[in-house]
Amino acid sequence: MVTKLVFRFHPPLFVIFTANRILRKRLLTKYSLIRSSSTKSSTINLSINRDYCYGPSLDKGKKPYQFSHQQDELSQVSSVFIDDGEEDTLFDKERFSRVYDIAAIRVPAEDCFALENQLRGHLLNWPRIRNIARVSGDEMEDGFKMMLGEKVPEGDEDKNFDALNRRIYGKTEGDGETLSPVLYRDKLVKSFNTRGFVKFRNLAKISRPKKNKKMVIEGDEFDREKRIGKNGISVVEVVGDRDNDGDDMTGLLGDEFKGGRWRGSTRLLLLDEQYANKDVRELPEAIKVLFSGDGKHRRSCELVKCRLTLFYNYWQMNDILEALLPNGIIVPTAFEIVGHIAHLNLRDEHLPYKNMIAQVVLDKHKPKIKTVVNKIESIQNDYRTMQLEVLAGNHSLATMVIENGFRFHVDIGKVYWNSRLATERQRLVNRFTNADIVCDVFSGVGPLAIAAAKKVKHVYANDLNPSAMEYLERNCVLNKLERKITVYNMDGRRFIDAIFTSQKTRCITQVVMNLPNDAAEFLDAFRGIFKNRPRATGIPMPMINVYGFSKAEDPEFDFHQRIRTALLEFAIEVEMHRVRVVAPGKWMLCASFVLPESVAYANQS
Ligand SMILES: C[S@@+](CC[C@H](N)C(=O)[O-])C[C@H]1O[C@@H](n2cnc3c(N)ncnc32)[C@H](O)[C@@H]1O
Repeated sequence: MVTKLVFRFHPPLFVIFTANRILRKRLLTKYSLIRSSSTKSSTINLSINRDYCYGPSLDKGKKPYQFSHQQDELSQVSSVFIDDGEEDTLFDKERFSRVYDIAAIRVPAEDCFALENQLRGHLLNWPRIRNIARVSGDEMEDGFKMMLGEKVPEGDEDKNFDALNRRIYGKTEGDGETLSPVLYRDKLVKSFNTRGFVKFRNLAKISRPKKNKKMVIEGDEFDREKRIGKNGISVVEVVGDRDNDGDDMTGLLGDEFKGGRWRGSTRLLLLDEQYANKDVRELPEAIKVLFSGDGKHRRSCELVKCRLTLFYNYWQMNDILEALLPNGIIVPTAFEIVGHIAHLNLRDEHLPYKNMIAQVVLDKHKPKIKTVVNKIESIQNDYRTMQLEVLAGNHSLATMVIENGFRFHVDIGKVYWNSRLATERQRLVNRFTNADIVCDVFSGVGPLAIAAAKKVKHVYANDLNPSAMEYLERNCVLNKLERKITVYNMDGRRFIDAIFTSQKTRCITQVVMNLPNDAAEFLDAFRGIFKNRPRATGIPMPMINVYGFSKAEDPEFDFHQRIRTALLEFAIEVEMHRVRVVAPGKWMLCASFVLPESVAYANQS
């Protein structure tokens, strides 16, 4: 019997191509299995119903604004952008706003946490959305609440306001004579201080102009600021609120659930999305009890309809890129971070959308990331620097990196830097002792040399790239290690010869050679380095730590062969360590071995 799996999507769920999307849908979707008996072969229809997708998604919810242009499909946005360097022209961020209808219970602020515990399991459980929301304009000072009183007998509501008016203005409507200007000013002095109202701080806030915020009052821009709110992630509004929309929630709750309005600060407890638009009778007992006759919270809880709007800032980088990139293009998710710079390695298929991708990376990693770059070509030059193109943010490629507690200034346009080697550098430093004298032949800006200098007696660091040397000198000072590092700027082979033959330098015990493409070929420089010294002096042989790449089936064997060939010595005991895979089937290795005496004292180079 053949078993066939058929996915059937209910409209309007559209077909999703990328691996990411399929995976996400799988996680979020409930499957219903229907076994079809009509055919000979047994067919299982996996029916995916969009209504069951839990959690926020760009496919769910309503768009709050109607766009004037017809290219409304998010996947088409990419083809209409104009890159003039302004971030907002790349794509319209408003297109990522989504509105969701949800139900909430409006509760007295002081009961909110107790009720949150009580309703656990029935509250909204969406990532980055708090299930307690404040009701704008519903905050009340304690003093004010006391004056109003909690329970107002029917028909007496105005009495409390009269009392309040008398306290503030000395009189209320129909109280006879107005106060004399002197008395009135005296009253004001008691009610105000230099910052505004003494008793009603919120009123004072409203009447005072905002301190540092630029007031954008023209048209749409003002509206947007107001809408998006402080965090720019989400906003909750009560719809059909009693103040705007009639007297009570009878329609929603039914007559038996009619309750009095709480006088004081309130909070919204957002209910799980499945309870949106439900009548109170359809809610679980744990919620219903709040509105029933004997409930402790009777008359102080209200069921309200809410609109939860999620903005561009809410969505994760993947959500946005999935929506922006055409179907079938894999969403780029990984990039390297060097200080404030995000370093992308985009595939050819991404290049038409590179600015848009970079903008999303920048937006989603602010403020840590300030610049987004893409590698233009693979590393080919001697200094191992990369050709980079700045795609978004500021154009500075000089940054500061913190690695294993040390600080490094680097300009990734001028010098080599690879954060992925941090663990390997630490591994090597852990093998050094405080008696070691280290020689770093290809030191770059000094990530290993500086970390080693903290531990060992002295470090001799060298690099061919003059910019790398400049940065290394700076970094020595930055880490207060300038007295323990001597810096050289010469070719590696000449440096090995100079450092081992000089009478001034100390006796080297550890050599590091991190130039994986070519370092093994520099090993011949060690042949005969001690040939002018008598063997009897008993100089300890240095430990050589050399890096290399290998694509061979047995990378260790392959690299060992290269080392033997370069040293012209076949009896070398080498300890191999696989550092990382740098490309499919290509390993970076570190070989550590004690330089054989036969090589160091050889007569011929
Ligand atoms: C792979 S990088 C390693 C830098 C450093 N060890 C690190 O981990 O960041 C290799 C370095 O070797 C330097 N280099 C390349 N050819 C060289 C040569 N012939 N002599 C000395 N240094 C060289 C490059 O400028 C580069 O900084």
